[in-house]
Amino acid sequence: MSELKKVRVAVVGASGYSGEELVRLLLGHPGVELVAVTSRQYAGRTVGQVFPRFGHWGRARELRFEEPDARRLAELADVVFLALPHGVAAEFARPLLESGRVVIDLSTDFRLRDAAVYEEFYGHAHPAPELLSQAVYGLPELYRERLRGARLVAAPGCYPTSILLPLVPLLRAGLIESDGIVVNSLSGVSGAGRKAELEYLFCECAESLRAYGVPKHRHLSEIEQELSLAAGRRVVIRFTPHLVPVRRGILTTVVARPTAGLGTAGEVFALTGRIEACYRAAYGDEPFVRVLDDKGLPDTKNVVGTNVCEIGWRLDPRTGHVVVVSAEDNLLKGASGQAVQCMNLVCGFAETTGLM
Ligand SMILES: NC(=O)C1=CN([C@@H]2O[C@H](COP(=O)(O)OP(=O)(O)OC[C@H]3O[C@@H](n4cnc5c(N)ncnc54)[C@H](OP(=O)(O)O)[C@@H]3O)[C@@H](O)[C@H]2O)C=CC1
Ligand SMILES: CC(=O)N[C@@H](CCC(=O)OP(=O)(O)O)C(=O)O
Repeated sequence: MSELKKVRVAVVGASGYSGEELVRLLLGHPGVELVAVTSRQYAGRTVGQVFPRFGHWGRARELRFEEPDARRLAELADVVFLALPHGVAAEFARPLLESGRVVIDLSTDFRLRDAAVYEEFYGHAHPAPELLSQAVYGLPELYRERLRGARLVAAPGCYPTSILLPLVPLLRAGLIESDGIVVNSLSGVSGAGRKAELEYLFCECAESLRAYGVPKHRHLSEIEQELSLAAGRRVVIRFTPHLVPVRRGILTTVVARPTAGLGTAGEVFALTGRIEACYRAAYGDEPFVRVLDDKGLPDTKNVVGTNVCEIGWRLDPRTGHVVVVSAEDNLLKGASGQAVQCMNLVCGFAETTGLM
C-alpha cells in the first residue's frame, strides 16, 4: 500500500457504540481517510456535533453523517465497515461486494459457515447464504493468513472473542477435555448497543445484576463452531451471559477438565508447565493478547480502552479442573478494535497501526 495514497474508508451505522469507536480509531489511523459515516437519525449533522469529544479533530468538524446508501458508499470508499444490526448488514454487504469493495462486518451475518445453524439460532433464513463461503472469521490470532487480502471479514462477537482466545489453544493442544466446558461471562451495558430500550435504562440496570440468554444465547452458534474446529470434534458448552452495571468490558470465566490427572504434586507441576508453554506458543508474540503469570487474574479496568484481551488461569487440584479467566473491552477487542486490526491485515498495514 502506497505511503501517499490513503485507503478510503466508510462506516455504516457510525452513530452506534461500535460505530463511534470505529470513527475514533479511523480518525486517528495514519493509513486511512474517513470519507463517509452514516446515520439515519443524525444525517446532516457533523461528527463533531454528534460526538463533541471528537471536536478537536478538524475532520470531525467537516465530516457529516449521511443517509446510508450502498451505491454512494461504493463510489466513495475502498473499505466499508458495517456496524449495523444483523440482517441489515447483509443488505449492505451484497451490493458493496458486487462493486468490488472490501466489507468488514461487525454483525453476526457472516460469522457462521452453515446457513442452517444461522436459521436455528436466529429464527429466520440467512439473508445472504451465497456469501458465507467467502467470509473470513475476523479473529486475527486464529485466521491471520486468511485475513490478508480477504474481501469479506466477519468480525467476531464480543463474547466469542473472550471465550475463543482462552480456549482454542488448550483444545488444539489436547490439554482439556472437549466436553463439560462451563463458561460464565459478565458484560457491560454497551454490549447491548446504543438503543433506548426499557431493560437497558439506568434505573433498570444500575446496581443490579442479571443473567440472560439462558440456555441458548445466539453467540453459542459461533462459539461452538470455532471450538469444534479447534478440537476436531463437536463441542457443546454451557454458557451463561450476565449483564453487569458497568459501561464497558467483558469478564469471562471458563471451567474445564484437563485431559491429564491432577492427583499428585508432580502432575500439577507437569500440567502447569504444559499450559504455560501452550499459551506462550499461541500468544507469546501476539500484540493484543496478554497472558498473565501465575500471580495475576484479569481485571476489566486493565483492558477497557485498549484492544487487548487479558488471560489468566489457575489449576484446581481439589476438583481436578482448570479455571481460565479473560477480560476485554467489548467495544474494542470485542468489536471495533478487532475490526480495525482485521482491516490492517486486509490492507497490508502493520497489524497494530492505529491501535496502540
Ligand atoms: N456493542 C457491542 O459490544 C458489540 C456489537 N456488535 C455488533 O455490531 C453491530 C453494531 O452494534 P452496536 O454498535 O452495539 O449497535 P448500536 O445499536 O449502538 O448502533 C447501530 C447503528 O446502526 C444504525 N442502524 C440501525 N438500524 C439501521 C438500518 N435499518 N439501516 C441503516 N442503519 C441502521 C444506527 O443508526 P441510525 O439508527 O441513526 O441509522 C446505529 O448507527 C451489531 O450487529 C452488534 O451486534 C459486535 C460486537 C460487540
Ligand atoms: C449485553 C448484551 O446485550 N450483549 C449482546 C452482545 C452484543 C454483541 O456482541 O453483538 P453480536 O451479537 O453482533 O456479536 C447480546 O447479548 O446480545
